[in-house]
Amino acid sequence: MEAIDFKYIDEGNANVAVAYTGSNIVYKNKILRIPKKKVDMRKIYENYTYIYNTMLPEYRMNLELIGFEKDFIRELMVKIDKERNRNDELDLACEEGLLMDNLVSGEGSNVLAVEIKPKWGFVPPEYSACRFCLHEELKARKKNIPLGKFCPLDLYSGDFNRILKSVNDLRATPKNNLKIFYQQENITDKPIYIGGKNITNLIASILYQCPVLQNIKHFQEKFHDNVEELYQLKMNLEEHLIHERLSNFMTSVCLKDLSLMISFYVDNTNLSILEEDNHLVESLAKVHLSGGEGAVEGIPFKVTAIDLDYKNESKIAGLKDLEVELKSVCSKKCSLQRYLYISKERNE
Ligand SMILES: O=P(O)(O)O[C@@H]1[C@@H](OP(=O)(O)O)[C@H](OP(=O)(O)O)[C@H](O)[C@H](OP(=O)(O)O)[C@H]1OP(=O)(O)O
Ligand SMILES: Nc1ncnc2c1ncn2[C@@H]1O[C@H](COP(=O)(O)OP(=O)(O)OP(=O)(O)O)[C@@H](O)[C@H]1O
Repeated sequence: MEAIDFKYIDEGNANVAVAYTGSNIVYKNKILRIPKKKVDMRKIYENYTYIYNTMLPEYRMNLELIGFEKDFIRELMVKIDKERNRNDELDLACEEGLLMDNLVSGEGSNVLAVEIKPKWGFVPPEYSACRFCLHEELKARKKNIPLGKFCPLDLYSGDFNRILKSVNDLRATPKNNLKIFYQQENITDKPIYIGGKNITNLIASILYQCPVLQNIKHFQEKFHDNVEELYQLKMNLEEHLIHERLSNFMTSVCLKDLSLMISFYVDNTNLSILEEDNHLVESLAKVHLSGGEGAVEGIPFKVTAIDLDYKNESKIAGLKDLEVELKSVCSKKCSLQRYLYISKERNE
């Protein structure tokens, strides 16, 4: 495995993803996901398999732990340096990463991949508004940045028009909740039509008809816990007494931060990436579904859950502090029109 055979795809706070472009059949159509800091890779691998096996079996990808030869990371850093737009360095001592299916590329067809980070699908009793929107409001106030339009409660609502609205909102203000790739290049800000239909319509139609978001929401809620209470118990009790509660809560934290990749297998005759939007009127598209795979208006697609990293229990103190801050956002007069949904959601 040579660093020269890898192409930079993207990265988050914790990991960099690079795609294999060489000719070794073992790595063909694979992505290497490399942690930036020292982590327990086996625990991360086990968390992916635990979630795939027990919660999201239909949205899994192939995955294996892989060891790096000495100097591989150093050579890779040089190779991808110009394409990265972050200043943090990779961990040169990193010995292991995850080798996974490349969801933004395919064999025999072109891949258009839509990545959505859906966040929290429900409002827990400790909050009086959408937790994501409160956090948006807090970030906007602290950093003096504009609010995004996206509200996850629309995305998870199960109502086609609200799902479509949320996907359009994501298109308008994608932030880190939406990315679109075509042939491994990021094209998030381009108008995109497949088979004459706006990509937002196809995404909304899939998410309306595929139960993936309802599955995620179900387990987020099932394993959710009151973080302030959990923090107090953690401080005052022996940890083994609340081991199961803590571990369930960390699973919920992971499910509130995962992403979905919808990979469309398109050909040049049914794809147009435009320079300007032509505002077609949209309606529900025809979806045939079998597990996490299917076809929308005849175009094959696959839905995969990614970013299922194990979340460390040491996060609890920070999450408790954040919750206290978010509750203070709740109590102040807030500009969010999506507050209006809360009472409706609660009464449903
Ligand atoms: O707490 P949140 O909801 O802000 O989520 C964090 C994410 O921020 P977001 O609000 O999605 O921009 C945050 O995303 P970004 O790095 O901002 O893209 C991380 O995913 C973070 O996880 P970790 O600390 O790297 O394990 C996420 O932290 P945890 O999910 O581990 O709490
Ligand atoms: N299997 C895959 N196929 C194609 N691209 C991928 C794959 N896995 C990850 N990526 C790309 O790499 C990016 C970074 O990966 P990931 O989201 O897992 O990193 P992260 O650092 O954990 O993110 P965050 O900061 O949200 O926690 C993803 O946003 C996605 O664009």
